[in-house]
Amino acid sequence: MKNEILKRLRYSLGKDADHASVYDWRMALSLVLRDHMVDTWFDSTRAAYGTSAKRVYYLSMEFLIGRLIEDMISNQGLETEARNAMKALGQDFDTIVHNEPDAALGNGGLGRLAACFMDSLATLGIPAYGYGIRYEHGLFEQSFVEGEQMEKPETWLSQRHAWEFERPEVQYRIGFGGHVSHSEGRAKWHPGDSVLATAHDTPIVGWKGVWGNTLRLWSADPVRQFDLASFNRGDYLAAGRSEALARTISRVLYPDDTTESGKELRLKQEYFFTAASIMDLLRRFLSDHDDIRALPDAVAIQLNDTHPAIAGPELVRLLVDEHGLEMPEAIDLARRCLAYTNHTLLPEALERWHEGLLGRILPRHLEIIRAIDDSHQAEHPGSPRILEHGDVRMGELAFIMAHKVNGVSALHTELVKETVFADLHRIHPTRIINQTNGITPRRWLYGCNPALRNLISEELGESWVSDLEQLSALTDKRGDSAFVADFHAAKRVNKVALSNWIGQTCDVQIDPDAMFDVQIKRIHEYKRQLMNLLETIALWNEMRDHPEKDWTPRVKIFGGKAAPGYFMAKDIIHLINDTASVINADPVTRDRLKIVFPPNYNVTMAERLIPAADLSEQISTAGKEASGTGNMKFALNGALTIGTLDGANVEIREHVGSENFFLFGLTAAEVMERRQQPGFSRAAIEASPRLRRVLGQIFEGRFSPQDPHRYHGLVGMLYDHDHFLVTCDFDSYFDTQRRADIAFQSQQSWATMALMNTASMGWFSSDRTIRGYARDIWKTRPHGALLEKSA
Ligand SMILES: [N-]=[N+]=N[C@]1([C@H](N)O)O[C@H](CO)[C@@H](O)[C@H](O)[C@H]1O
Repeated sequence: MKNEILKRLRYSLGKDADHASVYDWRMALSLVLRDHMVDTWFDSTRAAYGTSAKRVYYLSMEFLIGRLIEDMISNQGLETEARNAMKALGQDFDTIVHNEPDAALGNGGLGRLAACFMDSLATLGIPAYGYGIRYEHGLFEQSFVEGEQMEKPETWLSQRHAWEFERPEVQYRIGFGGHVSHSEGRAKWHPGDSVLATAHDTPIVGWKGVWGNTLRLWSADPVRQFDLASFNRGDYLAAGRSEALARTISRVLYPDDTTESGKELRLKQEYFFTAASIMDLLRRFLSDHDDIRALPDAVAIQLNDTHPAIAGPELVRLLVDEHGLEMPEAIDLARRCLAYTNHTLLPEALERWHEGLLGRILPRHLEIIRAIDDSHQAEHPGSPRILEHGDVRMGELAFIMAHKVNGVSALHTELVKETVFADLHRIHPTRIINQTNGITPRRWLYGCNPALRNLISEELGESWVSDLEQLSALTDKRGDSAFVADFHAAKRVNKVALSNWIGQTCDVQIDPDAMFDVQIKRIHEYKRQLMNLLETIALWNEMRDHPEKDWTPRVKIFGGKAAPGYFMAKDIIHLINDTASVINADPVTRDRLKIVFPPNYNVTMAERLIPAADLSEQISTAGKEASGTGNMKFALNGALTIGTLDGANVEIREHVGSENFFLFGLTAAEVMERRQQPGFSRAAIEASPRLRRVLGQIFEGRFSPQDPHRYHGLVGMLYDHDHFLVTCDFDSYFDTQRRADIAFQSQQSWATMALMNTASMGWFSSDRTIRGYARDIWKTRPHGALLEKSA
């Protein structure tokens, strides 16, 4: 591999070893790794074509990939070789690997789930394509100025992206606007404007490099590059106008997590990638099929939330307007290909487009949506409509055009049946099923936690990496004090590494033997970072009131971005940083309590923080977090969860055992009930002197002396609009944290509980999740070629 790298350095980077930069070495190594996987990728693609295998198409506006270099190394079993080669070339392997920028093409859980799914689809050898947008700028870069979040454009493409192959020959013209003509019962759309969608392919090779799938991301390019006439007239802006307008479509990811943007450009982005993807999969199907009616046997299309829900009308449009099918048959055929995953119950996240806007941008699609709505109404009179009060409801459209709809955790799926789609569920009682989320163990244990993976592999061998439920064998080690001590030691290795990193990047000194209490996720009121902070201030008060007590030292680690327009979330970030600067400077509690909030939380930072965590904060208001996936990553890496009965926390607690989980708080049903009680938050605050004291301190500006009124709004919200019941769960949360304090003081029993978490998390592998989708929704299975290979 050493010589391969030198060859690539010379002929692809045009550099020799003496003049090579870290970037050059990283690119040379990456191109060599890419060379290694192209054959598998080609073989898999050929095998799938050769047998007309059924293909899965995963349509997602987000793929939160992070860095790919470690995946490309470990999935091909090339780590030792790569490390030795870089060493022989006098380069530090970790420095080279860390030079790759994150591909931050997503906001949070939904985007990361799509990335984990791609790894599992390839590892299981299920022929599949991921379809999305090649955003020029991913999720914004976060920095803090005086504790406030600042956003800068993210620039992952300012450098060459090592893993993709541009496909200029794979290009589709995507129309917008215009009008529809009707003659002899046939309709024809005449777009007023159009852009080109160009494919960029990234090979996704699975564990042990036995199968390769494709992630195809579309970039928007102008139909007409450059307007020479305007240029010659000196109107340079006009000359580049069409190009700029076209590129705007794939320019940047909308930074809203679980909130719809409602912006016209966002609708264009959704239609742009969905239409290109549907045209592309139809071309592939027609390349080895003559009868369009066989489509559902060869194609399974999964909609990752409602963002690609226009896929239904787009497929019907092509089947009717270009393939001549009658509307009813086209609707039925499309439905048999489509399935939809719902990821949230939050009303503000359910996409609704104004009929006027959608009709102007997509006039033919609005006609088809009306036809779909009318045909469903005709079949089920009185059923919910897609078109309502001048809005096109994308959830209803996705539901009605799907043969299967799934929630992402058992509790969430039940709530989907009881709330957002209750009426449609009554009409289609077998359509909604559950597929509890999962995470890839390749990245989220094998890759990010070498200390723990080595300990596990010494014990079990390596087959657990693609069969994670083998971890359950470790439950037998809970009585083995030597093994439990080794398990604890592995955690400590990660905590020391993180302490050093935090010392360097945040200039905060932390004690690796303190409890590392971590809450990392998007900042959102329902995730209740605020309650965590209120508990931290209450603990600080008690430590100051009773310094004589034997307090368990804690480090509170926060990480997460707020959507730029989400002011309450930005206030919460500001308050966390303001509180940190006061508490971290307090000589009384300095060695017992620290708050750390590293800026710009992303996938790579999660891989650094999760292996070092002792306590995982999963404290959302019950009924609000559809699943969560961070919760799974923490438990798999031996952190104990403090959490509510929400989302996948419920199933995690069932698997790890209630004795290995710190449960607190109201249930989803109790939340609904408490909300009906007028003044419930004031009552809760009155009943809690501890909470009242903390709110008083914040209100008086104890943490913002330079701007005492800064948090009047926030405290006022808790008194009168505590929609997420922070006040009602505070005391039980505080008491449960004190239980965790006591538990942590017994190192051996804490390590045993942590071991039981790791050992019991096998079911939460995204391999299990994908097997569920393949069995219950896509009706597909690993490709025969793989079965022959693994036989
Ligand atoms: N959008 N959305 N939904 C989410 C996350 N915010 O991305 O999807 C994630 C993936 O399904 C869930 O784990 C999480 O609970 C849910 O809120």
